[in-house]
Amino acid sequence: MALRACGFIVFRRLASCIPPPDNIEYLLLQTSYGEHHWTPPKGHVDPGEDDLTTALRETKEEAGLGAEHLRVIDGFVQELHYQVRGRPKEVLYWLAELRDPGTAVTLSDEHQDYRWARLEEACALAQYKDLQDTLIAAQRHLQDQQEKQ
Ligand SMILES: Nc1nc2c(ncn2[C@@H]2O[C@H](COP(=O)(O)OP(=O)(O)OP(=O)(O)OP(=O)(O)OC[C@H]3O[C@@H](n4cnc5c(=O)[nH]c(N)nc54)[C@H](O)[C@@H]3O)[C@@H](O)[C@H]2O)c(=O)[nH]1
Repeated sequence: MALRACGFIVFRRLASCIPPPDNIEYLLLQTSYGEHHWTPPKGHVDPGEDDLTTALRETKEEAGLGAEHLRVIDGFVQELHYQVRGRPKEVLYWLAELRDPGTAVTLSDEHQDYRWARLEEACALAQYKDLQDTLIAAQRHLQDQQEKQ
Protein backbone atom coordinates (compact mmCIF):
# COMPACT_ATOMS: atom_id res chain seq x y z
CA MET A 1 0.00 0.00 0.00
CA ALA A 2 1.16 3.53 -0.75
CA LEU A 3 2.45 5.77 2.02
CA ARG A 4 0.01 8.62 2.44
CA ALA A 5 0.77 12.12 3.68
CA CYS A 6 -1.27 15.30 3.84
CA GLY A 7 -0.42 18.94 4.32
CA PHE A 8 -0.98 22.56 3.40
CA ILE A 9 0.52 24.94 0.93
CA VAL A 10 0.48 27.85 3.38
CA PHE A 11 0.75 31.35 1.94
CA ARG A 12 0.58 34.88 3.27
CA ARG A 13 -0.33 38.16 1.57
CA LEU A 14 1.96 41.09 2.21
CA ALA A 15 0.91 44.73 2.59
CA SER A 16 -1.45 46.04 -0.05
CA CYS A 17 1.19 48.48 -1.40
CA ILE A 18 2.88 45.48 -3.09
CA PRO A 19 0.93 44.63 -6.26
CA PRO A 20 -0.11 41.00 -6.91
CA PRO A 21 1.30 38.47 -7.54
CA ASP A 22 4.46 39.66 -5.74
CA ASN A 23 2.49 40.12 -2.52
CA ILE A 24 2.08 36.34 -2.12
CA GLU A 25 4.67 34.28 -0.26
CA TYR A 26 4.65 30.53 0.33
CA LEU A 27 5.93 28.75 3.43
CA LEU A 28 8.58 26.08 2.93
CA LEU A 29 10.37 24.12 5.68
CA GLN A 30 13.82 22.56 5.36
CA THR A 31 14.19 19.09 6.87
CA SER A 32 16.86 18.59 9.52
CA TYR A 33 17.49 15.05 8.21
CA GLY A 34 18.28 13.30 4.95
CA GLU A 35 18.92 15.56 1.96
CA HIS A 36 17.65 18.63 3.86
CA HIS A 37 14.98 19.09 1.23
CA TRP A 38 12.39 21.86 1.36
CA THR A 39 8.74 20.95 1.72
CA PRO A 40 5.45 22.50 2.74
CA PRO A 41 4.22 21.32 6.15
CA LYS A 42 2.86 17.79 5.75
CA GLY A 43 3.16 14.34 7.23
CA HIS A 44 1.94 10.80 7.40
CA VAL A 45 -1.71 9.99 8.00
CA ASP A 46 -2.19 8.17 11.33
CA PRO A 47 -4.40 5.05 11.33
CA GLY A 48 -8.07 6.09 11.34
CA GLU A 49 -7.27 9.78 10.87
CA ASP A 50 -8.98 11.72 8.08
CA ASP A 51 -6.84 13.56 5.56
CA LEU A 52 -7.71 17.14 6.47
CA THR A 53 -7.17 16.41 10.17
CA THR A 54 -3.69 15.10 9.28
CA ALA A 55 -2.93 18.24 7.28
CA LEU A 56 -3.98 20.48 10.19
CA ARG A 57 -2.16 18.38 12.81
CA GLU A 58 1.09 18.31 10.84
CA THR A 59 0.95 22.04 10.10
CA LYS A 60 0.53 22.70 13.81
CA GLU A 61 3.32 20.28 14.78
CA GLU A 62 5.79 21.39 12.12
CA ALA A 63 5.13 25.13 11.84
CA GLY A 64 3.19 26.02 15.00
CA LEU A 65 0.27 27.21 12.87
CA GLY A 66 -3.16 25.93 13.93
CA ALA A 67 -6.62 26.04 12.36
CA GLU A 68 -7.20 29.37 14.11
CA HIS A 69 -4.29 30.91 12.15
CA LEU A 70 -5.39 29.60 8.75
CA ARG A 71 -8.13 30.24 6.21
CA VAL A 72 -8.55 27.20 3.98
CA ILE A 73 -9.08 28.21 0.34
CA ASP A 74 -12.08 26.63 -1.39
CA GLY A 75 -11.69 24.51 -4.48
CA PHE A 76 -8.00 23.64 -4.28
CA VAL A 77 -6.47 20.27 -3.55
CA GLN A 78 -3.56 18.65 -5.36
CA GLU A 79 -2.47 15.03 -5.24
CA LEU A 80 1.19 14.12 -5.81
CA HIS A 81 2.54 10.63 -6.46
CA TYR A 82 6.22 9.76 -6.11
CA GLN A 83 8.51 7.00 -4.90
CA VAL A 84 10.30 7.08 -1.52
CA ARG A 85 12.91 4.40 -0.93
CA GLY A 86 11.21 2.16 -3.50
CA ARG A 87 7.69 2.61 -2.11
CA PRO A 88 4.92 4.63 -3.73
CA LYS A 89 3.86 7.69 -1.78
CA GLU A 90 0.82 9.90 -2.28
CA VAL A 91 0.63 13.40 -0.86
CA LEU A 92 -2.45 15.65 -0.72
CA TYR A 93 -1.99 19.38 -0.39
CA TRP A 94 -4.71 21.86 0.45
CA LEU A 95 -4.16 25.60 0.23
CA ALA A 96 -4.45 27.91 3.24
CA GLU A 97 -3.84 31.58 3.87
CA LEU A 98 -2.16 32.74 7.05
CA ARG A 99 -4.83 35.09 8.44
CA ASP A 100 -2.31 37.41 10.12
CA PRO A 101 0.81 37.62 7.91
CA GLY A 102 2.84 38.57 10.98
CA THR A 103 2.19 35.30 12.82
CA ALA A 104 5.46 33.64 13.83
CA VAL A 105 6.43 30.19 12.53
CA THR A 106 7.67 27.78 15.20
CA LEU A 107 9.65 24.80 13.96
CA SER A 108 9.86 21.32 15.47
CA ASP A 109 13.03 19.18 15.57
CA GLU A 110 12.10 17.78 12.14
CA HIS A 111 13.07 21.04 10.40
CA GLN A 112 16.10 23.27 10.66
CA ASP A 113 14.97 26.32 8.70
CA TYR A 114 11.98 27.90 7.01
CA ARG A 115 11.43 30.46 4.30
CA TRP A 116 8.57 32.66 3.14
CA ALA A 117 9.22 32.74 -0.60
CA ARG A 118 7.61 34.21 -3.69
CA LEU A 119 6.64 31.74 -6.37
CA GLU A 120 9.94 31.81 -8.25
CA GLU A 121 12.09 31.28 -5.17
CA ALA A 122 9.63 28.71 -3.78
CA CYS A 123 9.93 26.69 -7.01
CA ALA A 124 13.73 26.89 -6.85
CA LEU A 125 13.71 25.60 -3.27
CA ALA A 126 11.11 22.92 -4.00
CA GLN A 127 13.33 21.16 -6.57
CA TYR A 128 10.72 18.54 -7.49
CA LYS A 129 8.69 19.13 -10.65
CA ASP A 130 5.46 17.86 -9.06
CA LEU A 131 5.80 20.22 -6.09
CA GLN A 132 6.74 23.11 -8.39
CA ASP A 133 3.62 22.41 -10.48
CA THR A 134 1.54 22.40 -7.29
CA LEU A 135 2.90 25.81 -6.26
CA ILE A 136 2.24 27.19 -9.76
CA ALA A 137 -1.31 25.78 -9.65
CA ALA A 138 -1.85 27.43 -6.24
CA GLN A 139 -0.72 30.80 -7.58
CA ARG A 140 -3.01 30.44 -10.63
CA HIS A 141 -5.93 29.51 -8.37
CA LEU A 142 -5.38 32.61 -6.25
CA GLN A 143 -5.07 34.84 -9.32
CA ASP A 144 -8.28 33.39 -10.81
CA GLN A 145 -10.09 34.02 -7.52
CA GLN A 146 -8.83 37.61 -7.45
CA GLU A 147 -9.97 38.27 -11.04
CA LYS A 148 -13.48 37.04 -10.18
CA GLN A 149 -13.79 39.53 -7.30
N1 LIG B 1 17.09 10.42 10.01
C1 LIG B 1 16.20 10.40 9.02
N2 LIG B 1 14.90 10.47 9.33
C2 LIG B 1 13.99 10.47 8.35
C3 LIG B 1 14.40 10.42 6.98
N3 LIG B 1 13.29 10.47 6.22
C4 LIG B 1 12.24 10.52 7.08
N4 LIG B 1 12.66 10.54 8.35
C5 LIG B 1 11.79 10.57 9.55
O1 LIG B 1 10.44 10.72 9.12
C6 LIG B 1 9.82 11.77 9.83
C7 LIG B 1 8.90 12.52 8.86
O2 LIG B 1 7.62 12.13 9.13
P1 LIG B 1 6.38 12.96 8.65
O3 LIG B 1 6.57 14.45 8.95
O4 LIG B 1 5.18 12.31 9.21
O5 LIG B 1 6.41 12.71 7.06
P2 LIG B 1 6.80 13.57 5.78
O6 LIG B 1 6.59 15.01 5.96
O7 LIG B 1 6.03 12.91 4.69
O8 LIG B 1 8.36 13.46 5.66
P3 LIG B 1 9.39 12.66 4.85
O9 LIG B 1 10.66 13.41 4.91
O10 LIG B 1 9.40 11.24 5.29
O11 LIG B 1 8.83 12.67 3.38
P4 LIG B 1 9.08 13.54 2.05
O12 LIG B 1 9.14 15.00 2.33
O13 LIG B 1 8.05 13.06 1.09
O14 LIG B 1 10.55 13.12 1.59
C8 LIG B 1 10.92 11.81 1.30
C9 LIG B 1 11.79 11.81 0.04
O15 LIG B 1 10.94 12.07 -1.08
C10 LIG B 1 11.49 13.07 -1.91
N5 LIG B 1 10.54 14.18 -2.00
C11 LIG B 1 10.18 15.03 -1.01
N6 LIG B 1 9.23 15.87 -1.43
C12 LIG B 1 8.96 15.54 -2.71
C13 LIG B 1 8.05 16.06 -3.66
O16 LIG B 1 7.27 17.00 -3.42
N7 LIG B 1 8.05 15.48 -4.88
C14 LIG B 1 8.89 14.43 -5.20
N8 LIG B 1 8.81 13.92 -6.42
N9 LIG B 1 9.76 13.94 -4.30
C15 LIG B 1 9.79 14.47 -3.07
C16 LIG B 1 12.84 13.41 -1.36
O17 LIG B 1 13.80 12.69 -2.09
C17 LIG B 1 12.83 12.93 0.05
O18 LIG B 1 14.06 12.44 0.44
C18 LIG B 1 10.94 12.64 10.35
O19 LIG B 1 10.67 13.11 11.62
C19 LIG B 1 12.10 11.72 10.43
O20 LIG B 1 12.14 11.21 11.74
C20 LIG B 1 15.79 10.35 6.68
O21 LIG B 1 16.21 10.33 5.52
N10 LIG B 1 16.65 10.36 7.73
